[in-house]
Amino acid sequence: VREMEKMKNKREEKRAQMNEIRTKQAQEFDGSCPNWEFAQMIKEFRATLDCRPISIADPMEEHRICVCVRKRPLNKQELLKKECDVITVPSKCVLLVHEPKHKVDLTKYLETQAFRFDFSFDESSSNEMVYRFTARPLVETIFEGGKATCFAYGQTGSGKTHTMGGDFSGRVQNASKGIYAFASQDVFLLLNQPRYRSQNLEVYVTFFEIYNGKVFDLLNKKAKLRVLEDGKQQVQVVGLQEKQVHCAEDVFKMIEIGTASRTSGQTFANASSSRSHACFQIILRRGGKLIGKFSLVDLAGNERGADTCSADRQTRMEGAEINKSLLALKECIRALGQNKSHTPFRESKLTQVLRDSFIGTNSRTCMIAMISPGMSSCEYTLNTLRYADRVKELSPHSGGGEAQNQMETEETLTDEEEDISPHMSNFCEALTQITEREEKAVEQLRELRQVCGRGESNPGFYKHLAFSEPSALPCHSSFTETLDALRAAMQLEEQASKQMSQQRR
Ligand SMILES: Nc1ncnc2c1ncn2[C@@H]1O[C@H](COP(=O)(O)OP(=O)(O)OP(=O)(O)O)[C@@H](O)[C@H]1O
Repeated sequence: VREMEKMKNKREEKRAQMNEIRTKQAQEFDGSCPNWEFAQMIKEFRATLDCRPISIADPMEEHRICVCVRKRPLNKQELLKKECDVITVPSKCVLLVHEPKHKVDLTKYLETQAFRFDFSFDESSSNEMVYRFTARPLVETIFEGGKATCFAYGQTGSGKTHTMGGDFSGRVQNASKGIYAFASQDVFLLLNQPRYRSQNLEVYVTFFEIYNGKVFDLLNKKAKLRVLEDGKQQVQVVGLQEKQVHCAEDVFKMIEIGTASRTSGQTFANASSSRSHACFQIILRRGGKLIGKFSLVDLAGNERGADTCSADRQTRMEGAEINKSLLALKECIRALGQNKSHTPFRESKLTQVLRDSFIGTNSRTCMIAMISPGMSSCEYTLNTLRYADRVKELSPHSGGGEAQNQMETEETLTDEEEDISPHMSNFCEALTQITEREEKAVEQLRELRQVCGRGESNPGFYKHLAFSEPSALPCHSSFTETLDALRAAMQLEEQASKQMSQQRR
């Protein structure tokens, strides 16, 4: 008993010591910050890094598909709440997320995940800097008869509109400080260069919004437009007004008109803008004939796609539509990156309207993934980064334009190829296919669940359905199609594991 008491006393002494150390640390740090322990861990981690953020002197690299990430600074509310900044940008291509975690005994620890993109911008990067490395290299494409597209992707409030359209003070927008405006300025600069001056090019702009699968003209009092596809698979937005512009100032006016139309009738600044995709296009024509088109898209908040469980039917439908369009967008960019002959553009209105951006050898795309730095946004931030990572995964030369980088990539590839036997590479390919098919099938089923008003939320339920008697399944043609896809995915999975066990033997 005495021994036990001794041990108990010792333990209590140790606990008191620990508490004392913690209080001291809290006083040294900012104890009023609710997550000061995590904040301190992140601070200590950062102290070990030699951070070299992107600078204006860094070389610009040519990518057919460029995927970048931008971290915004903590905003006023986050600062008031003493939110902890969980994002570190140590170099021009790398971004770290310090995810707060708890062990079983409730000890706090950080799980730091690293992501690599073509460029990563920290909170000190201006819109000009982001533009210089992302959309600017694409401007010349439209003078060479190509299509360029730049997407701003991310959670609501992560800075998409700020980056694309310029900053707002209240409802007034400074349209000259966003990517729409910078790109237009460069179009006029190039237009006046001797090389293009004699080509009699005319510049037009359009500005429209896609909300819940419907298209509205922001330069024509939000008129509802129809999207039609002709026999040659050419997609037309019927009635979309193209306004001719003669200088950058004309464009700024159009941006302001369009943005005012987009935000009119809203109670909050982000009320419906976060649920719709806005597309601003700069079009070059000669004698009416289309020469090139630059589409700049401010996408709907990606977390809105998760609104599929909301009690409100309208919100659920909006969520499903956003989900579908972002999924289709990813697939279309991947198809462009892989030079696939088939582009799944019909899957959503967004990809349908932007169809010509995903085809042809002279199409270039850039995606800027925007992230909020606060700890409370960590999960959404990771979702955004994973999406961007998937888009980048298949861009053939992502992450390296410099000769040395290319050499490094080639070396690693050869090493990897030597390591992977043909069986193994087949297996890896099959696994990627399975993941893709499963992802798509589960998405489609989630939508169908809403339509049918039944179902459970876990994918196991769908697998169970896949093996049910056909008569037990709902009589919905796309439902059965989806299940067929799921069955095919599972057969592939089976084949792949058989191959794997043969390989092991
Ligand atoms: N890089 C930045 N520097 C300073 N402030 C920023 C930055 N990015 C965003 N902000 C500010 O954060 C707020 C939210 O940004 P913004 O409206 O652009 O988000 P969003 O992603 O477009 O949201 P939504 O999807 O709802 O339209 C704005 O007040 C904006 O001024």
